[in-house]
Amino acid sequence: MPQDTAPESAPAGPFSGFRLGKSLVVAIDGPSGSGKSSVSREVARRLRAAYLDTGAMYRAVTLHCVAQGIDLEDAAAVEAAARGIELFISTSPDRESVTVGGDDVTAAIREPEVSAAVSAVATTMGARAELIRRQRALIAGAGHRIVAEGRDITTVVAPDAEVRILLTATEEARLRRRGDQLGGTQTDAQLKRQVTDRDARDSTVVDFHQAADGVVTLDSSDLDFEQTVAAVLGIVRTVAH
Ligand SMILES: Nc1ncnc2c1ncn2[C@@H]1O[C@H](COP(=O)(O)OP(=O)(O)OP(=O)(O)O)[C@@H](O)[C@H]1O
Ligand SMILES: Nc1ccn([C@H]2C[C@H](O)[C@@H](COP(=O)(O)O)O2)c(=O)n1
Repeated sequence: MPQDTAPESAPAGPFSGFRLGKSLVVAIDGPSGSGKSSVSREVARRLRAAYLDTGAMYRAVTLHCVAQGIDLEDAAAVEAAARGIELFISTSPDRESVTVGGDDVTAAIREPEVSAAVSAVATTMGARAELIRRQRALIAGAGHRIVAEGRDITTVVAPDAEVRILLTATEEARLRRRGDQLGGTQTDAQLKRQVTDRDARDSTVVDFHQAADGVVTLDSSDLDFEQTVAAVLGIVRTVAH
């Protein structure tokens, strides 16, 4: 699977001790709106590491199924779609790009219709197995120097990661953040469907509310974005050195 990774020429940051050779997989899980994607991308930049948004892969399979007229409740068909999909995802933290069959779906996978449907794919175990296999290959392809985030990275995809973090925030904070992110366009009921209800369905197949043994919990409810990035980098410094 093709990919593009963090440029060799990125400026040196405060983590040059991690720079070369040594494996540094930072696995970050958490519920919707906890800040996984935005925080992980920025942490990857500062570590000069690659970045993998595994949720984007579930979204791409969902969009593909809908476009192909595949019934999302037909587990065998969804699994076959996940196995057959020609999926490319950029692992550069500076370039957000997802293509399916060569078509750019970077924006389309963020549409509300995909957010509403994606749990059907995420709860299809055969599709999960295939995407987990691809995620492990992407992590290896990035030279095991990567920040990977999702729901099961600390427990299933990369349980041996050097750093494993569960990024949490109260439901109130997560709903507020998602509302702000969407420019105040969503009603309370719409936000609840996109955050709380989706988490409830997703958590029937994977636990991203309780930290597994050895996973560090970071509660960002009372932290702003920059403080959360700094806290993650502090955990990396403590755990991986
Ligand atoms: N500590 C923070 N304080 C305030 N806002 C934050 C914080 N962390 C992230 N945000 C903002 O909250 C919004 C949601 O963050 P993000 O999309 O990264 O969450 P997520 O956990 O990846 O959600 P999902 O799993 O649903 O994709 C973004 O606008 C982000 O900038
Ligand atoms: N490792 C993962 C990543 C994501 N999912 C599911 C859960 C979400 O409903 C969906 C989209 O993720 P998001 O872009 O909102 O982070 O994919 C999962 O089950 N496991």
